[in-house]
Amino acid sequence: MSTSVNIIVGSSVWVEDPEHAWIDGQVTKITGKEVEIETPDLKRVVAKLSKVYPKDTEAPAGGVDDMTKLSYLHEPGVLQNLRSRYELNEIYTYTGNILIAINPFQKLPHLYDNHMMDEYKGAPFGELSPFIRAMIKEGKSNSILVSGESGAGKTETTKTLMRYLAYFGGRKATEGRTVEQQVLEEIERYQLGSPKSFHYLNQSKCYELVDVNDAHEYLATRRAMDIVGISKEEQEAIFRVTAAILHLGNVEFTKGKEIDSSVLKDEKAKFHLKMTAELLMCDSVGLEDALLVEKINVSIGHDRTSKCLIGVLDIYGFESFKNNSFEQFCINFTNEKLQQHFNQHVFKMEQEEYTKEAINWSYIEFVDNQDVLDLIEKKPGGIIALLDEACMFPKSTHETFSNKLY
Ligand SMILES: Nc1ncnc2c1ncn2[C@@H]1O[C@H](COP(=O)(O)OP(=O)(O)OP(=O)(O)O)[C@@H](O)[C@H]1O
Repeated sequence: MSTSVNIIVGSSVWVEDPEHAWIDGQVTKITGKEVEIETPDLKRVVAKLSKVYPKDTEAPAGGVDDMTKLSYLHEPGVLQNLRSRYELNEIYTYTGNILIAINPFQKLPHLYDNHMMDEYKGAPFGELSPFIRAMIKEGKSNSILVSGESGAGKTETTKTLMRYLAYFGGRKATEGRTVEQQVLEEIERYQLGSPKSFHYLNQSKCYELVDVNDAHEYLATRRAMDIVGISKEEQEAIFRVTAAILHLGNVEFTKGKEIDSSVLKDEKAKFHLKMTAELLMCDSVGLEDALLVEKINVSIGHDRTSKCLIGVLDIYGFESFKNNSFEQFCINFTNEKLQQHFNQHVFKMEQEEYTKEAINWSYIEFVDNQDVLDLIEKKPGGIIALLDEACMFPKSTHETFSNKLY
């Protein structure tokens, strides 16, 4: 991205830095297409004039809540704004009607409590977010797409969204249905010991997170189940199945006397198998029918006759491992497609808005990933088309295919 602003000696600017991504400084000299910058710690940096970006010295210290309010919408400006807000635990920032969330890696309860939800619920009509306004006024359905890299916080954000939608359109919890007295910790009933003793829980060797109290999370889940109207019996079934899966993970087999046979490894394996069987003493088909989706739809006020709806999509995030499977390739491709959609949507829409309001603007450049998309999806030479073609031939011709690819 760049904005055409005159950079002169004395200008405050941003310049790329291998360690910190961007550092700021003041221009001390311009020679042809090169510029010399002095940073606050008196370091001198030389860069191409085309690679330095103006810094808004009057930007508020705490950042702005909507990036369209920034004087310069370039990468360092955007990152600096997000950083200033993040330092104040302000993890949400608008860019027009897109909301950027930055993973706080810690609980920020004040952001999600009932008081905050009430503030949004009671917001005057004009201040409601655009998608809700369109829904109420024009009867339009809506989709909320939650995207970002793996670990960016999509699932947590989706949970927050669902909690808000449930609060906004949901039912009140039934009186006297708290669970605290019944909980202590059920651990015994399901024969659950420490997480360290369960194969499915001990792989990461991480059993505790700072600021996360598992007992509290468990109670919160139980309470949430109460609120959405999942009965005690159904909750019991859910936890029996969960516990059964944990026990099942500890059932180990070893080679039997007969060829190709196997037997339970030891007494421990027998115990876990017995527990699994005990816990699963229920009609699995009936249980599946009773599980979650239907209950949640009812509780968040899902009305089958409604002409409009809000869809929330939580997708897998972009990741790049040393070796990437075909599945990861598809995930990354989807994320590239979304990035393209985002670019088109944000920049085109913003620029149309500027034109409409007769605001003097300069064209915003952005990294266009169309080449990547073409490489993957273009016909006939794209990777997917080549894969398709290769799949139609017998195995021996696969070598020809890999030659074509590389
Ligand atoms: N709003 C938040 N508040 C507190 N912690 C968060 C928040 N968002 C994310 N986290 C932390 O970051 C971790 C990863 O987040 P999350 O599972 O939502 O990522 P994701 O984008 O869905 O990843 P993936 O694409 O791999 O599924 C969470 O387990 C949690 O510890």
